[in-house]
Amino acid sequence: MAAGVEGEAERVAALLREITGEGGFAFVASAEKAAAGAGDLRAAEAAREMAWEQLHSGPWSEVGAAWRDAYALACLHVARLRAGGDRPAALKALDMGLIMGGNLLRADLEAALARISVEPCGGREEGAVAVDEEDRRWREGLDRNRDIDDALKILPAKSLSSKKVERRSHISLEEFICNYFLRESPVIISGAIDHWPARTKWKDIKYLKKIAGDRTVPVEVGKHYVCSEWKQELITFSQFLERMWSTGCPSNLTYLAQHPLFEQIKELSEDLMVPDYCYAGGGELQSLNAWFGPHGTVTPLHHDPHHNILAQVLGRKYIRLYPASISEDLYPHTETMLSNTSQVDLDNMNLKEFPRAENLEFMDCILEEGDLLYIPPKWWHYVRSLSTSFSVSFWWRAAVQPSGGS
Ligand SMILES: O=C(O)CCC(=O)C(=O)O
Ligand SMILES: [Fe+2]
Repeated sequence: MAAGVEGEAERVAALLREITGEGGFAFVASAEKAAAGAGDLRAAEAAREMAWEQLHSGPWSEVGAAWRDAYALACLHVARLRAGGDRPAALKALDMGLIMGGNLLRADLEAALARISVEPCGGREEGAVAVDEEDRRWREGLDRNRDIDDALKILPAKSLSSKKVERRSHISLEEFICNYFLRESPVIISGAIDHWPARTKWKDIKYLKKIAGDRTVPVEVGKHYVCSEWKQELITFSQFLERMWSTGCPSNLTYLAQHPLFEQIKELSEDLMVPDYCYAGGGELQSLNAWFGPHGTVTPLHHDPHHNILAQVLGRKYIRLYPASISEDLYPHTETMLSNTSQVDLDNMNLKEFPRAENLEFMDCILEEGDLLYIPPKWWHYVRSLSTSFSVSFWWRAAVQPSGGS
């Protein structure tokens, strides 16, 4: 049994038996050295490196599940051997294990995190702004209004057939099902999440920093994910907030996007609740994702396979929706990876190249703080933040599929 690792001896032993093939023997030898006696940190780091290489050896879908668990095991070893002297490195190892590792040792990673998270690192980022100044910038970011006009100006060609998404206040589940879910018709529902602790707690930057400041999170950097200079990085939540204060150019825009943050940081998940509307169709919640960023983040026009309730917890966003039925006129990318994304750039529309995209029927809205937006499956959506914004998406698959759009 790996000494000091909380995983059941048998689970770990079975995992190590599974790690065969190329690189397997060296990994097992290093993992065992890391686990033995006083534990060998260099061996733990070497094992982590070997597993990391395996995770990046081909498309994610082809990475063997055992190597993901092996990566988590190596992260646990590194964290245990680092915990005394280098707490930030230990914390980062555990977060990386949660983000990139498999499920086998998830409970062990969480238990180790719970122990280590008790005292904060406290170290401020180099060049970090003073607490009061940070607070001021945070509030300013949230209150920002002027981009609403800009966004509406940038977005072209007011189509004759454009209309506003219908806005309702806290309707019953029954009404949601009959009038929107079954008809596959978008709707904004206000007043349904006023009771979430997140609505007040997350307004306080000190609270967010206390809970998540030292945690490593994946972020997207660049104008948006279709741009060539776009990249992903892993940084601490505090570093992410620092970038939010510094008013960078669009190529440096940093967006904590489509990340299951609430599975990673359990305390934050206690601040929200799954809206009842997500039980429409008797289905199953597929994923709960955080979308947190400064004003000016753009998620380009795309569609997703699931029903979606997008909850606007902080700030506001401009959202444009096109029905699923007009997909061909939005010129989806042809590569498989981007086939749910339109080639039409709504911020810079090229009508010569994409003539059918002109004058298409769409709906749009400004999603205000405290609103929920229902986006039916396969509906195209473009999203631009108009202030610092924190949204949470709830995707679910219905057991009963609606019969068709209205
Ligand atoms: O808020 C965003 O930037 C995009 C949200 C989105 O695409 C979704 O919830 O599916
Ligand atoms: Fe989406």
